[in-house]
Amino acid sequence: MTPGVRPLIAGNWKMHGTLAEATALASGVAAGATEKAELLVCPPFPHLVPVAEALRGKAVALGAQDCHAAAKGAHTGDVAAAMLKDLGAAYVILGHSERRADHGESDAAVKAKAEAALAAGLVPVVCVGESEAQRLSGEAEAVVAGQLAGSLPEGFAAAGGVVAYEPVWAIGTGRTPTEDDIAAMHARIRAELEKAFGEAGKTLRILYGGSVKPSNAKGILALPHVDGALVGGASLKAEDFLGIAAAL
Ligand SMILES: O=C(COP(=O)(O)O)[C@@H](O)CO
Repeated sequence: MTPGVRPLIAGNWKMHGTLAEATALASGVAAGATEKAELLVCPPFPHLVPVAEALRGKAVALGAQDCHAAAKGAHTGDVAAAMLKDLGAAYVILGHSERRADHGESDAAVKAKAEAALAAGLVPVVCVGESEAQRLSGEAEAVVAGQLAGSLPEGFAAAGGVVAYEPVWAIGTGRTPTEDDIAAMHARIRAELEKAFGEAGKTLRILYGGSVKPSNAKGILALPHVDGALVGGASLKAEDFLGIAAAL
C-alpha cells in the first residue's frame, strides 16, 4: 500500500449476468461498503443505467469496461466517454488484455481512448501486463514499461488516473505471480509513473489484477505500491468482493 493513498477495490463484471443479477449484485456490494476502501463496480454496458440507479446515494462508484476514442460520430456499436459520464460513471477500464487480444487494441489506441475519457471527465483505469512467454523470457518489466509509455496520456496524473497491473497468464486461471514478483513489478510501475509525471506519480493508484480472491487478498494488498485490486471472477459474488475489501 502507498502511504496516504485510499485503496480502490474494483470489480470488472466482464460479460456476465442478467439485468436482475446485476442490480442485485450492485445492491449487495453497496450494503457492505466500507470506509477502508473506495469500491467500484464495472458492469456490462446494458446494465450500466439500472446499476447506476441501484447505486444512487450509495458509497460505490460506477465504471464502464471500455469507451471509444472519438467524442461522437458514426461508430456502430461503440459508446462515447461522455455518454458514460452522463449516466453516472466515474471510471472507465481501458486496455484490458481481453480487449487488446479480442479487438487488437494497441497502446496508441488505448492512449487515444484514455484521452477521450479524460476529456469527458472520466478517470481511466489503464491495464497493462505481460504474457506468460514474456514473463518466462525475463521481459515482463520491459513489456509493462513499454505499455505504460505508449498508453498513458498527458493529463493522466492530474485526473488521478489508475494503473492496473494484470499479468495475462494470471487472469481467470487461479494462478498468481509470487508476492515478490508482484512487489517488484509494482515498484517498477511506480518508478515509471514518477519518471512520466514527477511528484504526482508518487501517489497514483496501482492495482493488482489476476485471480484475486478473499483467500489471497491480504498478502497481495499488503505489498508496497499495491493500492488495491481489479477483480474479475470474485467480483461476481458480493460476499467474495467484499471479502477482498475486508482484507485491507
Ligand atoms: O481480468 C481480470 C482478472 O480476472 P480474474 O477473474 O480475477 O482473474 C481483471 O481485469 C479483473 O476483471
